[in-house]
Amino acid sequence: MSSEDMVIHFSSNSSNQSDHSFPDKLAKLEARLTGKTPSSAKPQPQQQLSVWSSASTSAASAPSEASISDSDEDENTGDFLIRANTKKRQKVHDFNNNTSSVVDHAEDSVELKPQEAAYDGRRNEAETKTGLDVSKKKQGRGGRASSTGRGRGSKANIDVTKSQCLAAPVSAQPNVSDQKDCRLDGQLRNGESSLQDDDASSLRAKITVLEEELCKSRQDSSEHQDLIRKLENELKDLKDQEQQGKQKTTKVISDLLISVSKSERQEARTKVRHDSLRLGSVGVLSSVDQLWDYSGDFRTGTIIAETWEDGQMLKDLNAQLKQLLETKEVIERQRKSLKKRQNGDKSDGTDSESGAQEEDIIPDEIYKSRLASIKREEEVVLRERERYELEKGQLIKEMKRIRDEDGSRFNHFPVLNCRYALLNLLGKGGFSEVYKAYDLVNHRYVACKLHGLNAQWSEEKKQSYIRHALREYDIHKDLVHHHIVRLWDTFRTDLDTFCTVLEYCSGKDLDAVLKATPNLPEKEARIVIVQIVRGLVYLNKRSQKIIHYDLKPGNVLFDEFGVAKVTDFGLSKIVEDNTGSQGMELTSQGAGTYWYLPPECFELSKTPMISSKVDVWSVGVLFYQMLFKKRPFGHDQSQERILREDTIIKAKKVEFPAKPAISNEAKDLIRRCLTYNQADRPDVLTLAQDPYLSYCKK
Ligand SMILES: Nc1ncnc2c1ncn2[C@@H]1O[C@H](COP(=O)(O)OP(=O)(O)OP(=O)(O)O)[C@@H](O)[C@H]1O
Repeated sequence: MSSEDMVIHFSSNSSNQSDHSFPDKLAKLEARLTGKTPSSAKPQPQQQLSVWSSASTSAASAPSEASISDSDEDENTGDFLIRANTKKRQKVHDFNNNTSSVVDHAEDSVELKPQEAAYDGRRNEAETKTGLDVSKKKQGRGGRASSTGRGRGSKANIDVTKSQCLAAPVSAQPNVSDQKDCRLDGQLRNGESSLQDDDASSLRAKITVLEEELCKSRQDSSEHQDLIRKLENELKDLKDQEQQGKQKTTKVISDLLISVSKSERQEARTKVRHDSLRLGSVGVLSSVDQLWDYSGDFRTGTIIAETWEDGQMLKDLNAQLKQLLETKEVIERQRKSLKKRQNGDKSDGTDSESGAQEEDIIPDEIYKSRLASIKREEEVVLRERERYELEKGQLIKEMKRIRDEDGSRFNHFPVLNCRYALLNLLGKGGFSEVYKAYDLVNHRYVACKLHGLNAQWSEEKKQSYIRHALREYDIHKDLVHHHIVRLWDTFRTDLDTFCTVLEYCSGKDLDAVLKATPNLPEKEARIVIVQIVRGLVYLNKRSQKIIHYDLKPGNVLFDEFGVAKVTDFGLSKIVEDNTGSQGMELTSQGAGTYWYLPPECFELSKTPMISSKVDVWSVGVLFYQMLFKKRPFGHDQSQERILREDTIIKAKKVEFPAKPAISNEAKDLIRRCLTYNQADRPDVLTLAQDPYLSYCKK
């Protein structure tokens, strides 16, 4: 047995009977050497046993050369021991020389981890001896702590042995004591070696298990990878399908919308043709009107001023009127001659008083009754003529819209910004075209306002327009209120055009309502004003207050439920925080629609100071116009004439027509709004407190 074998043996046998008596053996050896009786036959203290108590039982059960020698030792003499050890003398000698390194190695092995190369040669042998199955290997793993503990215990023992071996003189014929020491040393090494073998096999088992686990994990992982790849592919397919589905849905929706819009276009044109026959048609269109533009310059706008050819309806109505007039004249003539005749008869004195009276009265009553009936018929025809004028106005507007639509470069149903499917033109303003559109992302109708820059404009003018539009967008985009049209989006379509996307208001604007209605009943006008004032209150309660500055019927829209909403913030002013009670300076004097602006906006001697009171004046004009179907100041005047004749500067007092009759509260509200002196006029928040605008029950 080599010294290493001895160490292994020592370690592996540490749990069997002979190992438990190892201190005994030491005692016996000492006794033999000193000639005393050994006292080690007694049971050993528990503490000493505990050092080995965790050793592997499998190793203990393996037969070994050393264990035979040990079991013999109890009964035999020292001669046997000497004999037995003589066989290994040379190795012991070598061992003595190498003790230090071997023990060091053992220390390393136990303290750190087994150096596999050193154990390789013994691995198979140990496996054969121990016959470990997998479960035992697993136990070995579990016994790691005890193994380590054992290693520490071994180290302590080895240290002792090492010092003993080193202290012994090395000679060719070692004495008995030397042999004993070396045998002891060998046993220790044997035990240690056995311990290391045990650790090694346990570690190998552990490695095998880990390798198996690793292999399984790798297999699992590759299965998972496959699954992930499969799922990723499925997800991609689904996404592709979804995308294709979306594209198909979008296409179907677009196609439907386009076909509906096309038939609407066709219907509109048919109706115009049909109405034209009845109402009349437009001849040459040529009208030039001068307006202030946003940069403060005059611009020429094409306002419809057409040569109108009357349709059949007006001709019929006029013929009816003529007929009625002629009939009326005939009857009046008849009546006159009757009177003449009656007066002549009276002067003759031929008729009896009572008979003459009846004969005179009845024909006259017939004529009078006929004349009254003609008057009623006349009134009906005149009302018809009035209706005709309204229809004619609508027809002209529709004709203009169709003409603008036909001339628009956006009339071929383009999808803007990959999202907004343009449908039909709603109308054309001074600088923009407004299309009804469908938002293919949020699936709702919107109004797309396309601001086109005129290619003929100078670069400076283009920049000024863009600045103006961006300013409007900046103001409008943050406004979220029930009575303010929402601005959803803005983008550029090409170099010369950009688009603002607005909440779609399917109802008419107030301008169209007023044109289509003779005048609004006070109740209806009042609720419209209440809504506008609510929108204005919102603008004045924000941290950044806003003056709308362009309130007019065309900028009040109605949604499908008839809710009134204020729009167009193109001329709006942001009231700076440091603005005093005097108001802010009006820097864009001249802009706006003059019928609706207060006197301070026309101040020429100094820079006008304005506030939310501008909008209060406009509210007064709007209310008046809704009730009386005309504006209070300069109704029949053009913008230019209002300016030239100082119409608004002279608008000191508002007059009310006798008809239709309206309440005094309504008149008072209008008077307050149209207070000439700005300082005396209520601001928006004060106006909102007016009892007339409140629906609270008292
Ligand atoms: N959000 C909207 N929803 C429905 N229709 C709208 C919307 N905005 C504008 N319109 C309609 O589009 C038409 C043109 O509007 P726009 O504001 O450009 O005209 P305008 O106010 O007459 O012109 P300008 O901007 O030069 O004052 C009008 O008939 C208006 O009623």
